[in-house]
Amino acid sequence: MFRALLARWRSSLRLFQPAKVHAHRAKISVTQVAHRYGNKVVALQDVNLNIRSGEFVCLLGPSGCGKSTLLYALAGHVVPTGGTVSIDGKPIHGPGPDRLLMFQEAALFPWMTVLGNLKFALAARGVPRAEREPRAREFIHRVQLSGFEDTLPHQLSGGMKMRASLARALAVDSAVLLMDEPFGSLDAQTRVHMQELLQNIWLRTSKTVVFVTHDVHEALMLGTRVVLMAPRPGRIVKDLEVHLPMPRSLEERNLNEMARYLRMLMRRVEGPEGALTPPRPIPEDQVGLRH
Ligand SMILES: Nc1ncnc2c1ncn2[C@@H]1O[C@H](COP(=O)(O)OP(=O)(O)OP(=O)(O)O)[C@@H](O)[C@H]1O
Repeated sequence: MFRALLARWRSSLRLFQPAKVHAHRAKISVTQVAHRYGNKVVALQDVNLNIRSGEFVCLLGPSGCGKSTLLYALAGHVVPTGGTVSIDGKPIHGPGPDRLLMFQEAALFPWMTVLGNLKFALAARGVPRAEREPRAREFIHRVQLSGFEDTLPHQLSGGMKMRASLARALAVDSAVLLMDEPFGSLDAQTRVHMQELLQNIWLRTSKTVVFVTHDVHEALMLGTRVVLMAPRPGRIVKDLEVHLPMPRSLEERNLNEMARYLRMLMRRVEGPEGALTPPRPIPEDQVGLRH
């Protein structure tokens, strides 16, 4: 019984591979990044991460492990107190049009219609006037909001607002999309629908996406890579490529086995022992298989 269980664990882990991305080919390169807030909290320590163009990387981890701080450092909204973040080999010193940050709140202008919100974002990005409306309408269509172009945000449901926000993020066409738990406030059904929508669009556009979540299933449904972080200090403890075909299903056995593995790692890093150990990666063969 134990042997059979062990064999199943091992075969499911084969679908997980430690990520190997060379810095010189990376779209995003994070080198020795550290961040200490004014209150002395060490939000990030010794963070190294290279992300290839077109990858969908999920930053996963318990509350307070520095996921958002790392995402904001990629966006240029947080200037790390140590280390470097580079895009296409060039160190960044602030926000730029090559990156777009999307939050949990839809953050639409309440006095503008859905179409107006998109056109405004396109204007702010310097898109010529004649191109704004057709492009805005195309992306409203892609997120299945056709018919709601002239609707004000307060007349939309939470899921619809988030779809409008996603349409706006995609329409401005930044090479890198940075998403901070964008579906965290949605009900379970709407959340799954949004995940499918995002994945469909990502499969067509091959944007580089960095997506923060503390939901293991969400990370596995979406990510080509899952980067697990631990708190106190915030650091990366695992970096795994997920070799499962897309679209994925929550019913898939392999996905559920991986979810169990990741949940077990999460429990370890959340626990007092994991939280107190110095930053070091957890060796693949010492994690998961003993339980
Ligand atoms: N502006 C700030 N000033 C001081 N400390 C901060 C600030 N923002 C975050 N922190 C602290 O830095 C650490 C990392 O926070 P961060 O928000 O990056 O984690 P997180 O993994 O995104 O958490 P969550 O999942 O709860 O959003 C936490 O201990 C948090 O309290």
